[in-house]
Amino acid sequence: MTSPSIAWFRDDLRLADNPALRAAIDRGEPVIALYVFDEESPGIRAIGGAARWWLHHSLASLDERLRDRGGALVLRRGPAERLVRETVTEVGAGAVFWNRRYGGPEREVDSALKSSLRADGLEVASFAGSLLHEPWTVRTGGGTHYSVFTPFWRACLALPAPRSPLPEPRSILGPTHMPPSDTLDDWNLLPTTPDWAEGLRETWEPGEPAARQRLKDFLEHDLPSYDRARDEPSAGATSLLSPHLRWGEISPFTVWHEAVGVEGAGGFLSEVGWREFAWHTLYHSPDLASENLRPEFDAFPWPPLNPAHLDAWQHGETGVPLVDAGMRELWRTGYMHNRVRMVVASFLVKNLLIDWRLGEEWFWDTLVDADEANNPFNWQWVAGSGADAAPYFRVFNPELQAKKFDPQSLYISRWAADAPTEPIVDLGETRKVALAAYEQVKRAPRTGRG
Ligand SMILES: Cc1cc2nc3c(=O)[nH]c(=O)nc-3n(C[C@H](O)[C@H](O)[C@H](O)COP(=O)(O)OP(=O)(O)OC[C@H]3O[C@@H](n4cnc5c(N)ncnc54)[C@H](O)[C@@H]3O)c2cc1C
Repeated sequence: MTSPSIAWFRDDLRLADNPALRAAIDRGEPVIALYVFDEESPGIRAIGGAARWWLHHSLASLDERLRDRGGALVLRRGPAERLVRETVTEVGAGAVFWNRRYGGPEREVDSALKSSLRADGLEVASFAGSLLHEPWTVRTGGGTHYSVFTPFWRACLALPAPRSPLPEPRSILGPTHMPPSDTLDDWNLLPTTPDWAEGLRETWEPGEPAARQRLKDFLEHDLPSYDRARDEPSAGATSLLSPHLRWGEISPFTVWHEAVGVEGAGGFLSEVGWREFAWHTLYHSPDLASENLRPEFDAFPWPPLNPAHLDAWQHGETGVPLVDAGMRELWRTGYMHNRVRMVVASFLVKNLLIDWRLGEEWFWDTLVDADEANNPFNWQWVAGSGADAAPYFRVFNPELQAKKFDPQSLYISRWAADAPTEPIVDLGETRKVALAAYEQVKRAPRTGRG
């Protein structure tokens, strides 16, 4: 009588450097690879449209790779705690393994399952697969967590080096009888009426092999110009690894070890460090997407929402060329260059005086790399309410930013050649209004939430 091992896949849709999968294989019993599409557990944030598109293709790729090695993916949709337990019973599993998640609601699901499965006598183990350093291991001298990036990253670099990535399994012992599985099509993750995903299909190839290739190409061709050109949206100098990292198609350990020995990789790796910092911040402040990290920003006097302004911003119709180019790139491809993300976010929050949470929600729905930590963390960074945030008075001027980072208008003419040219607001006037509103924040009590 066998007692299969369940490798529960979550934001780690890969075979290489997947410690949970490795543990399941090493246990020597048949392996059930399980993915649960959970939008029902309390507090879990349903993923956005672009993310659903990515997830569909990434799961299809993972299933194919598992099948090539003798396994297959079992798909279930619903609350994870119930479905994992049901799967355990159905297959008579003796062990469940997973790589850790760091969002608050996810941690609650995982720890409840860990306790109940262990109480039933199962072997259960969780592993570090998504972050280079576990959030509870990076501590200030006083035992607290860091709220400023530079000392945080210095502390990370002083820790023992991240572990080496694990090799990809060559074969997987599947069960004799596969338990029933949903099909991906059952989940309707792809847009149909209308099918707006053409630009995503043109731009991206989800899945682990494409992620590995992207890292290789970046290190070979783009890394030398990264520090110089990473802020120029038309230069193609950044790695474009963010959706692959978001879905765990490649692990940060693999990225780290392949890049760390390459000359000039420090700047790139410190961006990977910002990803760590955002996730550690979420771990310590699970309400990152809804609450200002700095509570004094609760006093910010947001004016009543102007829906026409929000709509113009979302659809790249503001008449401000760099903003419209960015928002159109996002709509078409599910991605926007980092410099432009900062500019469009600053424009929304400080020129249109629209609450950062509405911008965060739009990005959540439209970005293929949208994740629970990086998205709200960066919105709060731009809004001034976040950890180690840009000072509020630093209002990005989209015209000066365009002159500096897109001097030949290559990016603007690619994405916003036919955009309106009359700005919907006066940049100088709205900046003054925003700075005046900020006076109320300055008068509010300053105590940290994070
Ligand atoms: C308002 C706003 C919202 C954002 N939302 C997200 C999001 O939902 N998901 C997301 O992955 N990134 C987000 N970012 C961060 C950043 O814009 C993207 O990670 C980056 O543009 C991805 O491109 P790349 O992979 O070519 O980056 P590279 O420059 O090649 O960087 C390598 C990796 O480092 C990480 N990284 C880079 N910059 C940051 C950063 N500022 N914060 C955290 N991690 C970073 C990413 O994982 C990235 O893939 C946001 C930034 C802003 C200003």
